[in-house]
Amino acid sequence: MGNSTTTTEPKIVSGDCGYLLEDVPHLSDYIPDLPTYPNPLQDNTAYSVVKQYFVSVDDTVAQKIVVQKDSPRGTHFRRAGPRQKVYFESNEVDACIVTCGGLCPGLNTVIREIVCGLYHMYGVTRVVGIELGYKGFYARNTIPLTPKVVNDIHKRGGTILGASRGGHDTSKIVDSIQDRGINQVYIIGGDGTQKGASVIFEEIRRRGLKVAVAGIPKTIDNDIPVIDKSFGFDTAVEEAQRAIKAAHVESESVENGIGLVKLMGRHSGFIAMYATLASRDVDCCLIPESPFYLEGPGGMFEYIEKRLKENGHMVIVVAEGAGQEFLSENICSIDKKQDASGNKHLQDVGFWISQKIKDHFNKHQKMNINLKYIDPTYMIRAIPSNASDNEYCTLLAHGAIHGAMAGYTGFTVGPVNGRHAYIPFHRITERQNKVAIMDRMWARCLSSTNQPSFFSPKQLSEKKAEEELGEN
Ligand SMILES: Nc1ncnc2c1ncn2[C@@H]1O[C@H](COP(=O)(O)OP(=O)(O)O)[C@@H](O)[C@H]1O
Ligand SMILES: O=P(O)(O)OC[C@H]1O[C@](O)(COP(=O)(O)O)[C@@H](O)[C@@H]1O
Ligand SMILES: [Mg+2]
Repeated sequence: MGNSTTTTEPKIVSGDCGYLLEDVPHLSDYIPDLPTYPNPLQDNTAYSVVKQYFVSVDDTVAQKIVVQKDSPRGTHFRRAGPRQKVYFESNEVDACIVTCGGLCPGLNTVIREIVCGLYHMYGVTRVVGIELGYKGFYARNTIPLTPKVVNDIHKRGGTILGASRGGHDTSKIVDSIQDRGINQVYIIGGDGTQKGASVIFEEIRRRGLKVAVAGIPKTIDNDIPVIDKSFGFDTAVEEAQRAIKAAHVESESVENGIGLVKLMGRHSGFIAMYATLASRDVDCCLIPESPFYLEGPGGMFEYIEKRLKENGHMVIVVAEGAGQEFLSENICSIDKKQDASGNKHLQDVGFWISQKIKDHFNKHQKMNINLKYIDPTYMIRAIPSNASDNEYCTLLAHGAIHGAMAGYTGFTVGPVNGRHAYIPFHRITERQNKVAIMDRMWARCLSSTNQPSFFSPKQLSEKKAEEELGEN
């Protein structure tokens, strides 16, 4: 990768009573005397009726909203939204959109809303799509995008632009941006993509280009920190219900039936946890954050036997990243390979656990079990987004457009406690969001399934200390 070496210092502004603003870069930070223009939205018939449409330049969004009387005011992010003054004239803008990483419901909606938002709100007519992710910048032609071209795309799953892993070459990408005269870059993708966007921004700044770089966070795993939730997540959880329902029907229709469903979630078990909570038919949910074991007292086998004796059937949901430590130990042909982006390939925990359960009950001839393994992996992410995700995607797209037009750059847009904000890239990429197993949500999940926690009291207190350390 041809990455630049310098990185922009975080822009931290402090105020009274422990107030901190973690601000995002602005084009005027490195280009002096940039002209500004009145925001064309003020003459837009749809928007000019709103009483206070423009966001005050001083508005910020608090990261922590549960506070006590003496708490410091804490970290804030710049509020997203349209500004009175913009740094681009409408006919000056040449925008591009790229989608990277794995698929996620709502990608097409975000693309549609960026194109239509730029066109209808700011009168921008030149928008192109970059094909097949980052490498498309230097290996493919662009696709012209107009409101007409994108009109119906939100009804389709996937991304009309295509996506890819790997292929991030910073110099080649920025050369292509420069050669094509692009001055607004909209980058839709997960943690890897946002890391890539951050280095693109650094290189653009180093070259002193008037190019705004806006990131829109995407991943069905919901593992992006700071933001409330990533788009497509709700749709994926909803779709997962169909697999869980099937597992339930199959298991309750036979003697000692076990329905096992594997759901996506590489490092975080959000999909599995929320799908379990939503369904109420699940008896055990296994996620990467919470270790489990099979044999012996308090283990999975003991629980399965108990549950089958009590209820005659059971449903298990397992996140794909759960129990990987057993698989690398036990499977001799360990596939250590990574994908093109450097993400480790995972072993099939669903298949492994199915075999283990079958072997255990066959070997000990304890009971004749009837196990059905359902793996809906790609089905939950290759679908169009549901209504609430569509609405969410629109707000993300608009937030990104308003930010870029206002001259902000090097930011990811997303809701923080329900208010959309501009978040510096490093805050999004420095860690992954994980299910906190000491939090109430995981406790709710455990209480809905009634499964064992698989922790001894000593392990529990160690885990608590670990999570507290991670929060600070
Ligand atoms: N550390 C990094 N620096 C620059 N580019 C990266 C980095 N990590 C990933 N990328 C690029 O981001 C794109 C998407 O990353 P990937 O991990 O596959 O998906 P996601 O963005 O959904 O996490 C790929 O093209 C990859 O090359
Ligand atoms: O698309 P691939 O390469 O098969 O990867 C599958 C992975 O993509 C995901 O759906 C999401 O990953 P990203 O958000 O990082 O793209 C994971 O849940 C899953 O492990
Ligand atoms: Mg990722």
